Amino acid sequence: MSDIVLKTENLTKHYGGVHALQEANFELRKGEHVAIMGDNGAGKSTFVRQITGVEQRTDGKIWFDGKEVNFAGPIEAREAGIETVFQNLALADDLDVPSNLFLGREKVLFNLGPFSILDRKAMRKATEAALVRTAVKIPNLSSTIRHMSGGQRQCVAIARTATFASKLIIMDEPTAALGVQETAQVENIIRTLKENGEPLILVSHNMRQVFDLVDRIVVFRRGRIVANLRKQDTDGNDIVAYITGAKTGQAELQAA
Ligand SMILES: Nc1ncnc2c1ncn2[C@@H]1O[C@H](COP(=O)(O)OP(=O)(O)OP(=O)(O)O)[C@@H](O)[C@H]1O
Repeated sequence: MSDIVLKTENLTKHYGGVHALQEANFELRKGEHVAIMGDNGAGKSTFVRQITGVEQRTDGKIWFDGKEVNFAGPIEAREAGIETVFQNLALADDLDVPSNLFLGREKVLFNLGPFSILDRKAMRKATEAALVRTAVKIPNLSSTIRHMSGGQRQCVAIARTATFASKLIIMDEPTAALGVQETAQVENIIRTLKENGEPLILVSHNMRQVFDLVDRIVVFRRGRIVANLRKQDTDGNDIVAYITGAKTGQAELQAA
């Protein structure tokens, strides 16, 4: 049990009559990179929203870092060490890179009533360290996010997840909107996270990317986990068969 970072037991979410997530049993171990795959509407993002505290589950249990958790909101999940990179990035367009990395967690030198003087030097130093740690290359830290490409913005978002010693990084389709080169850059960061032993959940539709980057693939279909396979025990055709329902998994068979 001790090397398990995240575990869910019968995790379930209903939106009225929509059974978006049904009794999902999932485990992630230390240093492991796991992909979540599935067709549109299969329940992948719903799963992520339950474990990151964005929504409250209908049923089931979640353990994180050795404790059972009931996050009241995403800030509690983040404080516990879960960092999430969503498709729609929460970056501030008019701020530079260090300010974005420290958004909401600025290092303060002085508090003068309602005003605070930020420790820009410390923030810049920590930013440089985070970029080295994640192998992210940003040519000019002082440029505002507005002037960056989609790939650079995504890299800043990912560097942010690695700045605060997160215990788990979740990326929900991090390259969906990126070009070839930008995708390659984000994938390099993911490889660096793997080398650093940082566990990751990667939601992706990209089969090549998944087989390149992760150790294990979990397939969702109609709200249920229908496959949980080590990369070396499967291939693209097999995964597609689970995604489309041509092949049925244990969870689905049990439910039938
Ligand atoms: N807030 C909501 N209210 C009602 N139904 C919802 C809500 N959010 C998701 N759903 C439904 O739950 C199901 C699972 O949706 P979810 O977004 O988790 O799928 P997904 O696998 O992430 O799909 P995609 O790859 O398209 O992002 C879908 O049928 C979706 O329409």
